[in-house]
Parts: sequence; structure tokens; C-alpha cells
Amino acid sequence: MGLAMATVGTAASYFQLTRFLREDLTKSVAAQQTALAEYVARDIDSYLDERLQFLGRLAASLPPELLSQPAPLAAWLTRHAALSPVFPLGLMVLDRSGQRLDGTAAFTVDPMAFGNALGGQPALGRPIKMAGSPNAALPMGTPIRSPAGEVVAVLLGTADLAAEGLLGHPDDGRVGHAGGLLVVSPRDRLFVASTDPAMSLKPTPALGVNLLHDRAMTGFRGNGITINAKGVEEISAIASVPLSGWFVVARLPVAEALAPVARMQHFILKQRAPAVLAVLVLIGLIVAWLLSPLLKAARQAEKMARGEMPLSPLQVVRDDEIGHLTRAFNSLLAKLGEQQAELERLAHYDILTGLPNRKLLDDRLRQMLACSGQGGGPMAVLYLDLDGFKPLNDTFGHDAGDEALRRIAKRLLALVGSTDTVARIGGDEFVLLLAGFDAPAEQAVQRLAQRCIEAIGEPLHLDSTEITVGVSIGIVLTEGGAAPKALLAAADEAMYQAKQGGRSCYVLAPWQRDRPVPEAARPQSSCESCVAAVPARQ
Ligand SMILES: Nc1nc2c(ncn2[C@@H]2O[C@H](COP(=O)(O)OP(=O)(O)OP(=O)(O)O)[C@@H](O)[C@H]2O)c(=O)[nH]1
Repeated sequence: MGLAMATVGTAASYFQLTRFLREDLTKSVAAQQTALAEYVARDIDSYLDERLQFLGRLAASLPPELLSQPAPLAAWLTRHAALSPVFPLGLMVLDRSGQRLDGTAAFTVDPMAFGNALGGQPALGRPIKMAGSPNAALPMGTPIRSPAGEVVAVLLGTADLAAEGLLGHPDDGRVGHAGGLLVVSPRDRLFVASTDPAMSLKPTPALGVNLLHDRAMTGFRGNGITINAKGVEEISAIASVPLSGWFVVARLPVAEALAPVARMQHFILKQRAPAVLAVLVLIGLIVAWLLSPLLKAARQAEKMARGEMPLSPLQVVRDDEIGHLTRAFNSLLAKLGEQQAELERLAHYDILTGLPNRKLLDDRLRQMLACSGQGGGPMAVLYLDLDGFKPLNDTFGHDAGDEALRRIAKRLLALVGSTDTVARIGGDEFVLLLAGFDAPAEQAVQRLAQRCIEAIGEPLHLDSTEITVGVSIGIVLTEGGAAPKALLAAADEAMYQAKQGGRSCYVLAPWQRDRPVPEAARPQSSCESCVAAVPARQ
């Protein structure tokens, strides 16, 4: 996660830096383009002004009498045109009806230049392509006035748009590799001149093709980013040429303008990326090394939680925060183990006496039966129920009854071997499971039953009061093949017979797999009422 955040952070910084650089560079290039466009626009304006001024001075100095003398007028015009190279394509004079007065046919008449000049104002015509030359030409006109000030004729001159110092700028003014200058006449919807000669004297694009151009055509001056007619994104700046109503566009493709940013990105990626990658890999390895014990511990903990491995302490591999965490986990695990053991104990042992409860008795009985059934010899179940325990409880109280139960449990434990089981399965009911007799089983169990009766019958000294309780015992002997439940029921039944027979005695019920208590076989008993059938003490 940390590694991912570091990577994302680095990438975000890289892209943020790139974005800032692009914005700054775009602004800077736009400002440069604006300065260039304004400079060129001013230059063109002053140059046009210079030509119009020259044309005006020429018109003012034209002797009026020459207007009616074609040959001298033509000679006068040729002489003066030669004096200044501003109209290398020639001069001509027209009367008010548009008739040539100089007798020459140097070039065609521009209606715009002629018409406006006739109205009394110097005027520019529509730029045209020069016959026999790749250059464009610009017709200009100025009024010729009579001494009374009336416009009597028009002096027309045609300037070479490619002439050095006029619109030579667009040709020379290439900006970068693909950038350049454009001079646009909104009135004529025409590219007057362009760095790209193919665009010169071509009509401007239709509305909607280039949005910044559309705005410029309606008077916007400034800069912006636009997509040109060829689909190239450009930074363009627009400045006015006031005298002509034209505007100059200085433009540069964004890709070229921002090439330094692209070079910087390339440089960073080329120079820094391997180092950054190496650092990231190193960080990743360190993080993996740091976290590997934690991940291993987590995997083990999950297995323990799923019960696929026992609860066992995790290995503490390092004495750092993770080692600390592992130790804390182990402590928690130990606590959990203790609690689990306690729960286990509570589930299988009687809280009052600490003896196995009915559940554990069932397990042990099954084990012993299985063992006995596999040739392990006979086993015996002794079912004990105290006699007169209720009066004890009622007379001396429940606590005294509890204490009596605890002491009786100890006495019973003292009588059996370590492999035998003494369980408490109810209020005053105990069960003994015996096996591995060193004498004939019947005799041995009867002997033990008798010793139980005697041991429990010993007085109990509770709160300096002597109390005595008895016990009735039902015994079942088997050599396996019996169901635990049926065996216990048979022992219980024998115990009941002992109760019926006078209490504080035992009854031994013979056991056969299909007939637990055969009618033919009378039980052996220590009870007085059964004394005729069995000896009281064996
Ligand atoms: N103090 C104490 N008494 C208990 C406990 N569990 C059961 N008892 C009492 O043990 C008595 C058992 O009842 P009985 O077996 O009928 O009493 P009893 O006097 O021995 O009767 P018989 O078996 O017919 O001789 C009841 O009074 C129960 O309340 C215990 O955990 N502690």
C-alpha cells in the first residue's frame, strides 16, 4: 500500500510539474507571438502609409495640364516611378469615368482603389496575383484634385507585396519549424500574405473551421489556442494593421511550442526513471522483508483460526515492532489456550468435585468397552447413589451437602486404581469404571463395592457435627460388546434393586449382550433382602 502511494505520489508530481510547465510555457509563447504580431503589424502599417503618402505627394505635384496630354503624362509617370521604387509595377492616371489618361496599359484597374480614391480618400485595393510573377500585388489609389480642390482624376499605383520591407516579413518570419505569419484582409476575406506561399491570396476558411480566426474576423485581437483548418493545434496571436483594416497572425503549433516540455519529460523518463524504478524496487524489497514475518504470522493465525493447525506460539524472528507484535500475539494465544483448556475442563469435569462428568464418563466407558471387547478382559460399571443425602441437605444446608459430596468423591478416588474412573453424573450419583482385575472379576468388584459402602458410611465431620450417609450400588460386569447407554441403564437398574433391597448394599447384575439381566440368573447382592440368594459380604 505504501509502495503504491509512493508510486502514485511520484507520478502525480511528475504530471503536475509537466502541467505547470506547459501552462507557463504556453503563456510565454503566447506573449512572444503577440509581440511578434504587433511588431509586424506596425511595420506593415508604416510601410503602407509610406506608399500612400508617396502616391498623395505625386498626385499633388502632377501638373494639371498633363491630364489632357497622354504621352507627356505617361513620360512624367515613368520618370517619377523611376525616382522611387515603391511602385515597381507602375503608375497610371484615370479620369472620373475610369478612362486611362496616360495612354498606357500597365495593369488592370482595381474598382475598390479607384472608387474610394474618386470619393476623395487614398485607398487600398484588393491584393491580386501579379501576371507572370509568383508575387502578389496591392493596388492603391489617391485622388488628383484641380486647383479648386475637386477630384478630377485618380492616380493608381501597384505595390509589390513581396517587396522587401513590405510583406517580406511573412516569408522571412518563419517561427520555429512549422510556425509563421499570416496577413489577413477581413474585408476581402483573403489571406493577403503568408509564410506558407501556398496560402497567399487564398480565401479565408469558412465560419466554424477555426474558431479563433472567426473571432479575429469580427474584431478580436489578442492570443489564444486554436485548431487550424488543417487540424493542427496552434498558439496564435492577432494584431491589427490599422491603415488597411488587415490583421497579422503570428502562429506556432502547440507541439512545437511545448517541445521543451516534451524534451524535459523524455529526459526525466530516460535519466530518472531507472533510478526511480530501482528505488521503488528497493523499497518494495525492504517492505517485503519487513513485513514477511507479519504475513507469515498472519497466515499461521488464519490456519489456527480455521482449525488446520493447533494453537501454538508464533516464532519471534526479530526484536522490532513486528517481534513485539508477535510476542503480544503469543501472549494472547496463551491466554486463549488457557481459556480453551478451562472450557474443556468445564465441559468434561464436575465443578464441585473435580471428577469426570457424564460426558467424559461416556467417552471413557466407550474406550474401556472397546478395549474389553478386544480381549482386554472384563470391565465393571458400579452405579452409586447416596442414601439419605436429601435429609443431610435439608438439615445442614446445601453447603454442607456440597462438602459431603467433595469428601465422598475423595474417598472413592482413594479406593480405585489410577486407570479406573470415578465420575459424578448427577446430584448424589457416582459411577465407577473398573478393569484389569487381579482376581476373578466378580469377586473383585464385589469386594470394591463393599469397601465403597464402608468408606462412604464412615462418619463425616461437618461443622463439628457428625453426619453419616450410606450408598446403594448397582454393578454390571461385561466383556465388551455392550452399548454404553444400556450398560449404564442396567447398572442403574441394579442400583435401584439395591435401594429396594434395603440400601447401603450392592447388587451385581449379570450381563449378556442380548439379555442384560436374565431372569434365570438372580443377581448377587449384599442386600439383606437378597441374603438368601447371595452372601452378604464377598
Ligand atoms: N448440596 C448439594 N445437594 C445436591 C446437589 N445436587 C443435588 N442435590 C440434592 O441431592 C438430593 C438428591 O435427592 P435424593 O437422591 O432423592 O435424596 P436421597 O435422600 O439420597 O434419596 P434416596 O436416594 O432415595 O436415598 C436432592 O435433595 C438434591 O437437591 C449438589 O450439587 N449439592
